[in-house]
Amino acid sequence: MSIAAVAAAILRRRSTSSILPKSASLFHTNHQHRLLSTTRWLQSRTNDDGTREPPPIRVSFTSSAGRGVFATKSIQSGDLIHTAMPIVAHPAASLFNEVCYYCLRRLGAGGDGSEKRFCGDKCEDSAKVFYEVERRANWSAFDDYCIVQGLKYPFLVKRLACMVICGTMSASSLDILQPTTLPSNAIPQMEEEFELLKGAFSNTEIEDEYLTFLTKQWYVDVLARIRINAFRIELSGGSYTDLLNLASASVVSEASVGNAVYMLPSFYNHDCDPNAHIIWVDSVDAKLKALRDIEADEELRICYIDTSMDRNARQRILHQGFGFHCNCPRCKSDD
Ligand SMILES: C[S@@+](CC[C@H](N)C(=O)[O-])C[C@H]1O[C@@H](n2cnc3c(N)ncnc32)[C@H](O)[C@@H]1O
Repeated sequence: MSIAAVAAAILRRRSTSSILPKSASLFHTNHQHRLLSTTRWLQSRTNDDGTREPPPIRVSFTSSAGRGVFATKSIQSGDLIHTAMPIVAHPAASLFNEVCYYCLRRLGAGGDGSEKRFCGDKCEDSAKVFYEVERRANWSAFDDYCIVQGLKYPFLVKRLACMVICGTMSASSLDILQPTTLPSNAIPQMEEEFELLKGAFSNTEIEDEYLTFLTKQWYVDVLARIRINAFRIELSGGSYTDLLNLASASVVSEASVGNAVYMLPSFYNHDCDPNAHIIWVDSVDAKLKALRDIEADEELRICYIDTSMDRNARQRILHQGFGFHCNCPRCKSDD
């Protein structure tokens, strides 16, 4: 699948099932913004001479791991393959007031004592419409429940719901991503989360027509996709040395500033000896970089976990966290 085809699939889904608010001014959307927010995921590369070109990748089927990302031409070790902006992102619960609501950059001291949620005007402008929707609702019961239960992904669903209500995102925007198989004992808890999410919008004067997408099925379907496609965001800042460790979507690291779901990065399969990695420098915008020389048509794979563990530990964590038995060459060779 070419990148353009992925974009077209997203646009097709949007045009058939997106909710287009009609009246209330807060929920007015503008088509240009919607299209921009789709194409912004597919960022081109800027060369040293300032010229731009599409990223050297395509999404195609692999022989044993579903869809994957392949190089369309040779890529050199250390090259930036492409950048990616999130579909949806949310700060870690412990950092709600310490990182930017939109880009997850650390916020500086407020100075005037006022509550600061954005690192600057650009982020505030980008998030304004869904931030307003979020502010109308009463999140205390939902937030408390998630914090007490140690849940992080429902916050991404909360953010996505606000984006759908105001029209900046389609309710089906994650449908193209692979879902995980949910254990049946996970469903009752999700139903409880859903009731709290829906309850947050009561007394908000948001008209019912904007909330029709908000069903239990939608909640469960979205969470099933977020569970295997969300990345923990760990910002490297200026002092970043161990690129490979920070490239993993680690399930144990303490350094996360939040979580996010991306489009193209979600198609990268895992390898315990990866040839590419995903990093974050100072914000939620991701960089995909080559870890070694890559030939045209070679599959690009990143690492989802800490690869210093032995084979059994890696297999166990990948199965528990992502629901698959790793078939990478390193695992096959029993290393
Ligand atoms: C984030 S998705 C990657 C894209 C996915 N292949 C697709 O078609 O959308 C993760 C899923 O890809 C598959 N996968 C990724 N790496 C794999 C590996 N090393 N061995 C087997 N399956 C893998 C598993 O089904 C896993 O749950």
